[in-house]
Amino acid sequence: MRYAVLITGPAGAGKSTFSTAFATHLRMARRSAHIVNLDPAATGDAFEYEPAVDIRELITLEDVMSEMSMGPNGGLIYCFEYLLQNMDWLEEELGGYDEDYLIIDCPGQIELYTHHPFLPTLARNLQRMGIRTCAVYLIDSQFMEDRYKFFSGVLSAMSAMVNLEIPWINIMSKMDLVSSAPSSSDTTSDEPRNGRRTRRDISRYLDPDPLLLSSARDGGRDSGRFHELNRALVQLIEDHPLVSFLPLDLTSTESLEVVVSHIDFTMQYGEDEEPKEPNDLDRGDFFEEDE
Ligand SMILES: Nc1nc2c(ncn2[C@@H]2O[C@H](COP(=O)(O)OP(=O)(O)OP(=O)(O)O)[C@@H](O)[C@H]2O)c(=O)[nH]1
Ligand SMILES: [Mg+2]
Repeated sequence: MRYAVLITGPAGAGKSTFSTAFATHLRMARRSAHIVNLDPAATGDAFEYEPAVDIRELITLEDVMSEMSMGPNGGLIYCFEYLLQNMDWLEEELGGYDEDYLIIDCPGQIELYTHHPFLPTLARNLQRMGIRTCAVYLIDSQFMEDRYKFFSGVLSAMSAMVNLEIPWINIMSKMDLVSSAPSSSDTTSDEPRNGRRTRRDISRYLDPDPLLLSSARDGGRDSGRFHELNRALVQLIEDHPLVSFLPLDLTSTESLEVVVSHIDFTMQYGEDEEPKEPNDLDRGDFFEEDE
């Protein structure tokens, strides 16, 4: 069985950094992991590991921009459309990896997640190749600083999610940048005190509490039609309680382990391995030499 994890999310969310840490973690656990780079604009030394498969061998943004005289954004869209038309290239490249975990580092163009058929088409193709696939969507913990920014992150995660027919995990990345102060003055206030957030504040974001939005008073912004819009968003998020975030702090092995085990569970990793006969288990290793 082959497994693939699509690492998605907006620009700069930490996708490539997480992909590398994830691959290192799996390798340390003696599991075979390979990075697949699907960012045609990635710079040469973006990866600690040589990606096993690299879209830049098929097409690079630089070439598209110079040969098709396109700007960077149109050029990127052109690259993805080119990839979608050349799925046999990807299939061939992935052909050699059996029994492996493929970590697919996706580019950060938000268009790809909101209204371009890139991700759903890619996911369908991976499944057709018999690869068990799931996706993670990273948003930067700095989004928690401003609830409007945060809810726009929640909505972009939701809009990416509704178009995909594969299991999905949302991750709040860069949690090392958030200081949590488990202070005794844990109140209902949502505002960071002295720039520090309490654990309670953080959990309201990881498991989005739509009341954060409806209770927001932000000068003149929170009036009239804006208020109506907020109410509609609160309703939407309440109706879709699936949008919650798993915190990821790469400075903590334990945090990374929790995230990896969620991904394993979501993909039912290892469930197809030969079930052990009760006999084998009973005999353990002691009798191996007699056989
Ligand atoms: N403090 C902290 N910084 C991080 C973490 N992960 C990534 N960064 C930084 O955030 C920036 C962006 O990280 P990348 O991994 O390149 O993000 P990306 O999502 O791959 O970015 P694009 O591919 O450009 O969309 C870099 O400067 C990283 O060093 C993290 O867990 N903690
Ligand atoms: Mg990247």
